[in-house]
Formats: sequence, structure tokens, C-alpha cells
Amino acid sequence: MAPAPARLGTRRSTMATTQSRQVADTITARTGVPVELELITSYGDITRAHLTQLGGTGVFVNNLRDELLGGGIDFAVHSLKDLPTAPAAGLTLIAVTERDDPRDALCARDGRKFSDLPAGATVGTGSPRRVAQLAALRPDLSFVPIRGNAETRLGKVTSGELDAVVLAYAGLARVGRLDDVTDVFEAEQVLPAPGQGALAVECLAARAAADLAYLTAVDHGPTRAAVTAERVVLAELEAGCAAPVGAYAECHDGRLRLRAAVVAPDGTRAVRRERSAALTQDTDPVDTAASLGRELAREMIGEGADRIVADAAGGAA
Ligand SMILES: NCc1[nH]cc(CCC(=O)O)c1CC(=O)O
Repeated sequence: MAPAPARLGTRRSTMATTQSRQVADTITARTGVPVELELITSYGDITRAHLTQLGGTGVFVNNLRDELLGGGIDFAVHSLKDLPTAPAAGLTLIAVTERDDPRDALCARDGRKFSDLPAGATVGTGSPRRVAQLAALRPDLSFVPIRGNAETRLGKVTSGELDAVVLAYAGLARVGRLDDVTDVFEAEQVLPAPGQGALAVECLAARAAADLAYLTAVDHGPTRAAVTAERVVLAELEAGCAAPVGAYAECHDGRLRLRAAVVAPDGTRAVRRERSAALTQDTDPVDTAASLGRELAREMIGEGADRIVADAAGGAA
């Protein structure tokens, strides 16, 4: 008899089901274990509240976590950037998949580049991190908070309601909308969100070394080290996914290079730092990454980065 398929819990959006299906297919290809998708509705998908007003992180992941704890699903796939940095009791990140393109992308009317947008052009994004970094580059633009899935946001450009929207390149790729991209931001211009472009596989901690150990087949070491450094910066700054914090790490020639930026929502104040560390044979890259993230965050706090985070959280949305 064929083994019962593993139950993978996913949000219902096109982006979520596409990325979950990709992870499922890779798991099956590498381990032979069949996987079926279970669609779960999340609060973040149904609420009409503005994302920065939801009062807390994790709106996209809590229902999936409840299903994991209740045994309704065997494992869940999340966009890593939507996962709060605090560990969830009883659960573990058994795998972090190889990162897709981490950059942010502009989708503008008339094929315009970011530098070609006229003064006063309206740019839609619900992310304080994007607004802050974009305002630092182009204080003459008008940033408009928007919500909804990628397709809804792109629709506001097609309809003429907005001149442009900014979205994650990886997400646009997953919903098949790369043709809408008119410009891409390099890390020098806009640092992505910690974990952007990577997917996290989460399961019950008690099953991780037991019947679900095969899930480590989709773990990618260099991505796990990079996103660890990025997420430690976020955690040390006591910031969540709605904070104006960008962080990006990459492994190159045996070194891990970490860059981070904390920018006030109006783009006028910023703390930007970078630091790198050697990845050696006899140290765990994840430990090296965590230390690197802590050191960089402490330097940034010394320059007032924590105050920018606190002011942004306390200020008006
Ligand atoms: N907050 C929603 C969300 N979560 C993950 C992605 C994109 C895909 C990714 O970063 O892996 C998006 C949409 C966006 O930021 O444009």
C-alpha cells in the first residue's frame, strides 16, 4: 500500500499555494514522500484592517500554527519574512529553502523606472520599511498605504488609481506577474525585509527528529545562515515585520556579509551598517550568523537605531 501523503498546510492565496506546491514537489522529488496541500484561512487574509494597525506580528501564520499544534496538518510552509522572530512553543523551523530573488520590485505605469517617476507620483506600498527607504531616495513622491494580495495591488496600477506599486520580486514571480515589473531595487538602494524570498518549513518540534526528519531534505545551509543573521538584527532591535528595518545577508567566498538599515518613516533619519564574518570549518555557520547579527544590531543601537524603531511604532501609521 502506498504511504499516506503528508499534509502540508498553506494559506489560500495564489502566492501561498504556488510556493507550497513548489516545496511539496521538491520534498517528493528528494524523498519520495507524497504531499497533499490543505488550504487554511488566515486572519491576515480576511481582515480589512491596515497591516500596520493589526497590532502584532504573525497575522499570516497563527492559524497555520494552530493547525500544527492541533495535529490537523503535518507541516506548514510560510514566507519566512512573515514569521515573527520569537520561537513558537512546541514548533521548530525544520527547513529553510534556498532563497529566491530577495529584491523589491517596482511595477509602474507606462514602463517607468523609479528614477523616471514624475514628482508627486503615487506609489502604493503598505510596508513602512519600503516607504522609509524609498522616501529617503525620492522625498518628492507620494506614498500611499495599500493592502491586499499581489494581484489586487497590481490592479491599482492598471486601473490608474496609482502610478506604481512596490512588491517583492519573488512574490511576483510566484504569481506569474514578472511582466509587470518595470524596475528592480538593488540592495544598495532598498534593503529587503529580513528573510525576503526564502520559505520556512515548520513542524512540531517533537516530530522533527522522528517521523518528519525527511523534511530536512529541502533545507539550504547558506540561506539558513543568511536569514539567521537578518532575523537576529530584527529581534535585537525589538522590531517586527511591520518595522522600518531592512536586512540582507549573503554568503560569498567563505564569508557572510550582512547589511542592515533602519530608516525613519519620512526617510530623514537613518542608521545603515554592514559587517562580515568568516565562515570557518569548525564553527556552525548558524552560530556565526547569529553573532554577526547581534554585533551589527548593537552597533546600530549605539547609533540610535532602536529609537527610530520605537518612534516609528509609536507614531501615526
Ligand atoms: N507580506 C506579504 C508577503 N509575504 C511574502 C511576500 C513576498 C514573497 C517573499 O518575500 O518570500 C509578500 C508580498 C510582498 O512583500 O510583496
